[in-house]
Amino acid sequence: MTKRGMLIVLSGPSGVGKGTVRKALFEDPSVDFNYSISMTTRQPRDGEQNGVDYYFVSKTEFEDHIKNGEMLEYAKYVDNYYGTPLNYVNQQLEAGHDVFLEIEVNGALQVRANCPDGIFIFLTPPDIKELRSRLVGRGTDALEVINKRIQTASKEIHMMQNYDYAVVNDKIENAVNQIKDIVRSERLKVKRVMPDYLDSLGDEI
Ligand SMILES: Nc1nc2c(ncn2[C@@H]2O[C@H](COP(=O)(O)OP(=O)(O)O)[C@@H](O)[C@H]2O)c(=O)[nH]1
Ligand SMILES: Nc1ncnc2c1ncn2[C@@H]1O[C@H](COP(=O)(O)OP(=O)(O)O)[C@@H](O)[C@H]1O
Repeated sequence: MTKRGMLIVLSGPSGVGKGTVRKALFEDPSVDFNYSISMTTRQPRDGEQNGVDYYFVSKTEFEDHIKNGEMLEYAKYVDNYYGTPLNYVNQQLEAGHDVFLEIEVNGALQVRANCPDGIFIFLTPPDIKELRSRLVGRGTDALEVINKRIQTASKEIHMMQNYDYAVVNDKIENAVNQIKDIVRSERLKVKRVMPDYLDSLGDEI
C-alpha cells in the first residue's frame, strides 16, 4: 500500500509574505510538495491566471461547489469566498504526495478538525508596522482594503495558538529553511514511520 502523503497548511495575515515564501519554497529543488490551487470569488489581480493562482469563479458557482460537498474547507475573507477543492487533495494524499495548502485561519481550523495529522504552520510578520508596509508596498489593494486586512490580521494573529509551529518571516530564506526543517522533522515522527518500520522488520518480530 502506498504511504499517504502529508498535508502541510500555511496560514498568516495578508501581506506577511505567504505567497512569496511559498514561491521560494517551490523553487527549491529539494522540495516536492504539490500545491493545492484554491477557489475564490475575488477578482483576479493583474498577472494572476485562472487555474494557476486560483480558480476564479462566481459566487453562485462557489455556492454550488459547497452544496455538492466538493470543498475540503471554505471561508469568507474580506467579502469573498475562498476554499480548497476536496478531490485534488484526496487524490494527491492517497497517491503518497505531500500537499501544501496556503489558507486563512478559519479554513485551517476546519482542516484541522478533518485532518488532525496535518502540519499547521503560522507565518508571522516581524511587527505590524512591517506588515502594513508590505501590504502598501505590494500595491495590489486600495487603502480601504488594506485597512480591512490589517484589522483581520490582528484577529488572525491571536488564532496562532491553534497552530503547531510559528515562523517569523523576517528574511524569506530563513522562513523557507524553517519550513523545510519543520517538514523534515515531522517526517521522522514515530507515528508516521512506525507502521512501515514494523513491516520492514519481517514476521519474526
Ligand atoms: N480558507 C481559505 N483561505 C484561503 C484559500 N486560498 C487563499 N486563502 C486565504 O485568503 C486570504 C486572502 O487571499 P488573497 O486575496 O489572495 O490575498 P493575499 O493572501 O493577501 O495575497 C489569505 O489569507 C489566503 O491565505 C482557501 O482555499 N481557503
Ligand atoms: N521576508 C520579506 N521581507 C520583505 N518583504 C517581503 C518579505 N516577504 C514578502 N515580502 C513582500 O511583502 C509583500 C506581500 O507578500 P505576499 O507574498 O504577497 O503576502 P501574502 O501572500 O501573505 O499576502 C510583497 O510585496 C512581497 O514582495
